[in-house]
Amino acid sequence: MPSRLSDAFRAHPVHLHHNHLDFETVQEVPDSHAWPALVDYPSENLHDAESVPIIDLMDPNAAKLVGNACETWGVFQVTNHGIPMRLLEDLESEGRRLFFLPAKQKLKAARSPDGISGYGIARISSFFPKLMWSEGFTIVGSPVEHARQLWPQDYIKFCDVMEEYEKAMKKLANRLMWIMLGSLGITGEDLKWASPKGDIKSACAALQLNSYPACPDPNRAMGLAAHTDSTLLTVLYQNSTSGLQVLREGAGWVTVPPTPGALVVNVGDLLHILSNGRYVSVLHRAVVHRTRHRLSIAYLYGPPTNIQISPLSKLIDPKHPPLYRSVTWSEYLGTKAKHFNKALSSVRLCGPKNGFIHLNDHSRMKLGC
Ligand SMILES: O=C(O)CCC(=O)C(=O)O
Ligand SMILES: [Fe+2]
Repeated sequence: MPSRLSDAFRAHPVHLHHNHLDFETVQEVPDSHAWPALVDYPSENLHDAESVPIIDLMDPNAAKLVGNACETWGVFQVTNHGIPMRLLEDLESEGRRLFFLPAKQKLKAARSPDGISGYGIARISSFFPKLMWSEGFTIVGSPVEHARQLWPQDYIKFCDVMEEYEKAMKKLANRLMWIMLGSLGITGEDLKWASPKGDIKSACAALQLNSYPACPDPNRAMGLAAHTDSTLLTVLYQNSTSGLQVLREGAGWVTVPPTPGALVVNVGDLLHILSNGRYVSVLHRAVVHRTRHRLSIAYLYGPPTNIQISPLSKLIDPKHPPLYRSVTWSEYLGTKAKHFNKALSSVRLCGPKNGFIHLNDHSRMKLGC
């Protein structure tokens, strides 16, 4: 069983038709990238109560608010998270420097067919007949090799910024995970592989840089199709152009507005499993803009890839039987590579009952394709 994240991905390759569109020069959306109009879950006029919560981590009530947000939305934004503004600005400018390189240069750092790191189209593209209006760069482990292909003389700043950000993210993601678990009454005793004191050696993670070029016809293009993350949790930095939308039952697609200095946190499939369905693994997507380029950087945080993840025993009782069987992250990535948005239901033991809501039964949902 692979124990490194890069090996876990290598064990489950997804087949991508490589058709690199040069977004710089294209004047209209070609058929290869034309999606049916995005009208699947039209957003109604939302009330204030229906916007994604913004939580100040210094608020004495933060843990309660986080727990609430995870149960109702599966996503929230955090402020006062301790990541310096200077680091976020460097992150954005290095991301822009990468994606604004000529297409030919970026392709020098292309992801290999069985690899995870490097430049390329979204991994989930293989599940859709149309291509997405985005490009990505994935970092697992050291970015040096690929960065050197992009900037043979000038790769150090990029690597330093990415490495500093990953280090800061690992601490923040661990802290957030314990706030999320803490509001369910879970302590270090209940989860031996993870320590609330921040034993960050045990976690696995990837950094995913996403670029969404301005698009001549945004209603017919899809930046990143609807999906849930296979992680425990994801921390997302987005620049000042909106595009991230989350699906809220009864309300449709809700935009997560860019908020200066804030980071978006969403529950992933593995935390949904650990919480025995209490926390929603939120379905989300990215739409594109007619005139503005959008950049987002997702820190995808998970457990060691060979640890069994199952509903925590403290959350199980006769009224709340375990909803999922146990899986390792590595095995789950394989399930996801095969079943995509039906992966969670494929490891489910019993149908939603006993008051558990249906928010994670995405197999019922039309995904806009
Ligand atoms: O760009 C975004 O806002 C979403 C990115 C995302 O969902 C991902 O990288 O998994
Ligand atoms: Fe995502």
